[in-house]
Amino acid sequence: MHIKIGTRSSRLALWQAEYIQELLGNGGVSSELVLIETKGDKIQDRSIAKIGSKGIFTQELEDQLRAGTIDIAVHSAKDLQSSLPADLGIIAFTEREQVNDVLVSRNKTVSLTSGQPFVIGTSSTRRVAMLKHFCPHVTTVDMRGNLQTRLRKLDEAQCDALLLAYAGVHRMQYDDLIVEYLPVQEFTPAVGQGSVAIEAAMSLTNEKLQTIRQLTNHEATETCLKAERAFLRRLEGGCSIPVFGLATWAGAEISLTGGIINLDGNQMLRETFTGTPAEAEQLGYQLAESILAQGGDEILQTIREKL
Ligand SMILES: NCc1[nH]cc(CCC(=O)O)c1CC(=O)O
Repeated sequence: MHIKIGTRSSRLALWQAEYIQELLGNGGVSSELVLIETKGDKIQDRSIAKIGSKGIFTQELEDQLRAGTIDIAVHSAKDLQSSLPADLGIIAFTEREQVNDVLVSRNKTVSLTSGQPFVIGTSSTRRVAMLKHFCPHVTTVDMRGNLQTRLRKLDEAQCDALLLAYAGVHRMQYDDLIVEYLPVQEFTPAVGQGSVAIEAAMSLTNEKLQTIRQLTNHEATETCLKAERAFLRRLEGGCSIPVFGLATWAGAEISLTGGIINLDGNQMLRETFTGTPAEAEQLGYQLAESILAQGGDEILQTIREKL
């Protein structure tokens, strides 16, 4: 068996694709990488929230899945739309890395808890809104681009620090630049953060599908992400909406915490639901209904008008 793996060509995307290649190789399955450029890679000068169209990092990969020129496409789970077209599906989620966000800086004295004002580069609406909520003394500047581009902007002093997912920073081996680990109880991460997702077309042979799943899928992560993604799907939130969600599996129970925050950061709704792993998706829908009923629907509507 030989698998063609479609991937974007940023360093993080390549790390993820090579990780999948390694997991397949451990099971004796050979594979090759097919590098694919997406609209999101071409447009670097506008924020993703402003480009607005869903799937800007996925469309070209999905075209090739359908055409059969690649067997699977590899993505950061958090960058995947919450609902996929009927002829495509996610066939595996890899074991999740530490899920929290981290503050990255060349200046070791920078700290969110110090109360000192400084400037953070980020283009994530969730991070901007949460910083306004928890750390009103810091200011943010919009900063797009891959990790290497952002670090260059940091070095050019366009900001004092970056707020990033630990997973990406660690995978790119920038751990020595981490100056603070943010607690997930406050800065709840984006849905899917830290896991790598494998997407395939329904036309993939069952033999390939089962082999790939067996070698790459992590059941606990998959179950947690089912809960988180059901929550996001019900809110119809793409990656540019400040929705957050994190499920954990402990003992016989799944616990899903999630919510929404408005762009000004002065209204945050967050709640936790627990249930059995078999109820993962239901938990996501229940949480979404509850958040919407508490005023989440109005927050969402206002956000959609502004973006
Ligand atoms: N939106 C970009 C993106 N997609 C995945 C990661 C990090 C790795 C991950 O969470 O899987 C990042 C960078 C970041 O948010 O810091």
